[in-house]
Amino acid sequence: MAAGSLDIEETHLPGVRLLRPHRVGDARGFLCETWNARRMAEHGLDIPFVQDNHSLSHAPFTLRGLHYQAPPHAQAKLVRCGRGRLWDVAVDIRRGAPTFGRWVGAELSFENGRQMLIPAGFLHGFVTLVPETEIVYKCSDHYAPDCEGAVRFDDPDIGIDWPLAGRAPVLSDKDAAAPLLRDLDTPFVWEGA
Ligand SMILES: Cc1cn([C@H]2C[C@H](O)[C@@H](COP(=O)(O)OP(=O)(O)O[C@H]3O[C@@H](C)C(=O)[C@@H](O)[C@H]3O)O2)c(=O)[nH]c1=O
Repeated sequence: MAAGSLDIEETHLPGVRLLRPHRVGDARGFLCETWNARRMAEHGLDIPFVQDNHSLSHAPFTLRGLHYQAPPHAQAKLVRCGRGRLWDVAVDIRRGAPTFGRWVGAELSFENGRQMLIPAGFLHGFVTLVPETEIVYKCSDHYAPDCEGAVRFDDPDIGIDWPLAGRAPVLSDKDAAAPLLRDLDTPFVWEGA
C-alpha cells in the first residue's frame, strides 16, 4: 500500500468517521500522508480546511471541551494525536437530528495513527491519557472567538463515559463554567440525511 492510502471507518454518528492513513515503514521509521485533499475528495470528503492547530497538555487527564464554533464560522475538524495518547469525543448537537445528544469516542495515539473526522454541528472534546500529549487538528474555518461555545463535559443528558479512571480532570476555567446542553440554544439545525 502507498503512503497516500487510508482506511475509513464509519461510526454510529452519521458523518463522524475514523481514518487511518497507511504508514509506509523503512529502516528510518515511517511516513504517512495525514491529509490529502484529492484522495479525500475521491471518498466524498471535500473539506476546505483553512487552519491547523496544535496543543500540548502537560498533565494526564487534561480535558479540553466540549467545544464548537457557531455559524457563520462553524468548523469541521480532522483530529489526530501527535505525541502520547488521548481519547477523543464528538457529540451531535444539530437540532432535530435523530442522533441529537449522542456521542462517539475513540482513542487516538501516536502509535495507532488514527484520526477522527468531526463535521460542523458536533461538539468536540478530548482527554489526555498520558503526560505531554499533543493534539493536532485541521479546521475548516478560521478561529472566531465571538462564535465559540462550550457544553459541560459531564453533562448527564449526554452521559459521556470518559476514561478518567476515577480522577478529576484538569479543566480550563472556561470549560468548568460551561452550560448544559439543555440550556444551550444550539445554533445548528439538522438538514436531513
Ligand atoms: C482554538 C484557538 C484558540 N486560540 C487561543 C485562545 C486562547 O488564548 C488560547 C487557548 O484557547 P482555548 O482555551 O480555547 O484552547 P482549547 O481549550 O484547547 O480549545 C480547543 O479545544 C478543542 C477541544 C477544540 O475542538 C478546539 O476547536 C478548541 O476549542 O489559544 C487561538 O488563538 N486560535 C484558536 O484556533
